[in-house]
Amino acid sequence: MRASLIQIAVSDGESVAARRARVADVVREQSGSDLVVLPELWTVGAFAYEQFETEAEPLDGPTYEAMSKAASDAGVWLHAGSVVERAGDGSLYNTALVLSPAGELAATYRKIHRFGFDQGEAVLMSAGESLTTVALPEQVLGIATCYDLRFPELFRGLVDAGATTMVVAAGWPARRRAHWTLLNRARAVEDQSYVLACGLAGTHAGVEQAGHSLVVDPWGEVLAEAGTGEDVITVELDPAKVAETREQFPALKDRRLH
Ligand SMILES: O=C(O)CCC(=O)C(=O)O
Repeated sequence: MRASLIQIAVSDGESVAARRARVADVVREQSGSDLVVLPELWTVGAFAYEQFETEAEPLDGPTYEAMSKAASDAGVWLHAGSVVERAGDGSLYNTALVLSPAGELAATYRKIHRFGFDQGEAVLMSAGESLTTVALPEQVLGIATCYDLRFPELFRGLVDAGATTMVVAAGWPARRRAHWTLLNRARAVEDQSYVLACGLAGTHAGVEQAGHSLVVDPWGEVLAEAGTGEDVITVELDPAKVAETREQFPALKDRRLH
């Protein structure tokens, strides 16, 4: 099972339409993979708050259209990162889209933990309320977005829902890069799951992004890690390794507080 993470550099100078077309081409180049993952809000930029209103789109909007075509052209499962979703009642959500190799919308996930305390996303977006898992042929994806990474109970909920591979799409700032790496490894170890963590690169809206997307195995080993610029990392996952790890070191069975 081959997975590719596309770490996208977002700059203020590139239009959303140009970036969408460029990223669609990079997705098409990953036709040898089974699963491709993109970062959080790579269209508009995770910190480009002033553009959230103008770039908001419905679930079947331009990003879905471009990514649906790219997924079916490449014949891959595509976690297309997240978009600023405009819901039917006009409210905004930070919503991740997962597309099947036929280009169909297989799942959506509205980010539950909004970042910014009393500013930015935390006031501009509404909060999602439900967990999302996606059953692929050999594994179950558990979906999380950026700041969710700081809330281990969300990941435990995904484990309880059957997840074996956590996918974290992010736009994580460079100044907290140490937390990014540490928390992704912690989630892999404590949930005995693969973690595919795909972030943004570059600087937009004055916020330098951490890059360093990574893939962690269920024992906590980092299998691949990107640098700070735009990058693609590709790894072979062994879905059987999750069950093996959970059997050989059955800590999840010792949970008391749930
Ligand atoms: O928790 C953090 O340090 C970063 C979170 C974040 O940037 C986000 O959720 O957009």
